[in-house]
Amino acid sequence: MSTEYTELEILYSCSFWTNDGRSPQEAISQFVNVLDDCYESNKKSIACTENVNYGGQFYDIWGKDLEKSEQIFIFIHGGYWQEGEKKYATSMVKALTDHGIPVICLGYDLATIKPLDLVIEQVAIGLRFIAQKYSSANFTISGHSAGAHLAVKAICQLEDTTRFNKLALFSGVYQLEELPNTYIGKGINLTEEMSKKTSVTAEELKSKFFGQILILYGEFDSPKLKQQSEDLYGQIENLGNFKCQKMMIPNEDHFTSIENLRDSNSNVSKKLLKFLLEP
Ligand SMILES: N[C@@H](CC(=O)c1ccccc1NC=O)C(=O)O
Repeated sequence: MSTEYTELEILYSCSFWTNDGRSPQEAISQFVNVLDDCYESNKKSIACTENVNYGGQFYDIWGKDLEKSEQIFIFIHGGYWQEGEKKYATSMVKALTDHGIPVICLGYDLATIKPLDLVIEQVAIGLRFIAQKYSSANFTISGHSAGAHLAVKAICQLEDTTRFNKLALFSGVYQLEELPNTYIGKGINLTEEMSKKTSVTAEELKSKFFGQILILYGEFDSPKLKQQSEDLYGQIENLGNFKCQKMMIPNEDHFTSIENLRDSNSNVSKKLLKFLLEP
């Protein structure tokens, strides 16, 4: 383990925690390679409209019969708001489009070029745009890691969330107050004030969102992220009238849980499909 990192930074560093002892570098390179392969093979077999413009950014939409779709899945990639791209967010596309659910992979400006609250606002602009464009659909908003955070915060910015009826959150980070003095926070100039403003509260979610929530994390996810998922679930559960479930996915880490969405028979895919297909 590198001595360049503080104890707190290590607890938040997803790639330091793996299910098979592979190194942080190996975890990241495996993730990038698997997701690259997914993207290339999806491109060969699944209809896709790439780079639809919204609010200064772009999304890709995978699947057919988009206008007639009753349900569309929107996925927001992770990378601690400073790395990643929508191309690395297509592992679930095959399983979902096989079940007739189109997938939107939403790109967004990284918080290295604008403050995090404006990134959240941009994602909210994307959600409004998509709701207007696919007017017969309901939506599941989903995200991984920092993308799960953006999913929750963006939905809280919407005026009308009626058609956004499911949230599927993979290994999210929801409380940002500890991040300003870490390499993660410094990478996006996260001030104390911004970290407070952009942290998730169960109360704001409850005041805006009325659907079902699935909170997932890997058995080998980083300790801080596991705790944050448990805490969010606990807070929501205490609020009562929410349909919220959580699942610790056995044997998976922060990266393999997303990689294994490419296999429709994996635990994580089966759980996601059940959540999407049940009323
Ligand atoms: N520098 C981070 C990268 C990371 O956490 C990450 C990379 C890709 C997708 C999601 C990630 N985590 C949260 O957004 C790490 O290696 O721990």
